[in-house]
Amino acid sequence: MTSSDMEYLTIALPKGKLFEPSVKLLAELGYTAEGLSENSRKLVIVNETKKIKFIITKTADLPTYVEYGAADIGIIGKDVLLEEAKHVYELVDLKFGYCRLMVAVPQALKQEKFSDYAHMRVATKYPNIAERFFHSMGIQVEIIKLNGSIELAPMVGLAEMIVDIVETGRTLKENQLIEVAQIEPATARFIANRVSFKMKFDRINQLTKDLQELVTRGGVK
Ligand SMILES: Nc1ncnc2c1ncn2[C@@H]1O[C@H](COP(=O)(O)OP(=O)(O)OP(=O)(O)O)[C@@H](O)[C@H]1O
Ligand SMILES: O=P(O)(O)OC[C@H]1O[C@H](OP(=O)(O)OP(=O)(O)O)[C@H](O)[C@@H]1O
Repeated sequence: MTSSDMEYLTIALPKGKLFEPSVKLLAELGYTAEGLSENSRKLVIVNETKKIKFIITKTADLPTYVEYGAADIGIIGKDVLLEEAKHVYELVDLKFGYCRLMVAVPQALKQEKFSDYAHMRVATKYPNIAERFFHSMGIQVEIIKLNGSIELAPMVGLAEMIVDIVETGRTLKENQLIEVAQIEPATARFIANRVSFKMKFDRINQLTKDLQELVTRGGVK
């Protein structure tokens, strides 16, 4: 780490659904920067007074920035952490961004036993999670990696099943899919680079404690 790296605390935030609640949570603890908003196109935003640098990443790439130390800390969904399986410390469950990973199929393809799904094609944005899940069930399937609109795949015959996240259940319902297995629930997590955690222990440990306390009090109202 250079002395300039040591001077700043670099915080990675993901674009998308978790951005706004993450900014609000950090702002509550005084971690702010002018121009840090969803509408900005800037990818690095610095608060010189507080020596904080925010970097804005694509959701799936965030753990990579933290693993390599391009960011000291970050906020990301547990679903992405499970999929990317990077070597980072997971410090606080921030309790927002709740969703769950599950398996769904069109009503017409629902099977009696889970083992009857063997050899089907599974469309997903989470190929590693899907692979691990079906492997743990002792079922061999073909995983097809997609980048979004996963529910479309069974409707057009690309796959028979999907592994995706569900929040309200509305997308499943509107596309005539039913959940047939739960994999894991997911919420936003506060993570840290392993070297940064030691080198910038005081700052990261303080923020960890403050976040934990804020979450225990019920988060940002
Ligand atoms: N209904 C939901 N849909 C998607 N993500 C949700 C939902 N509820 C909570 N989340 C959480 O928000 C995170 C970010 O979701 P978002 O849709 O912004 O992802 P993304 O991969 O950046 O999307 P895109 O591929 O459209 O850029 C998810 O990884 C998950 O942890
Ligand atoms: O249960 P619901 O409340 O309907 O939410 C779940 C949907 O939201 C996510 O998609 P997203 O909006 O992120 O778009 P994507 O398909 O492009 O990833 C997810 O992949 C589901 O499609």
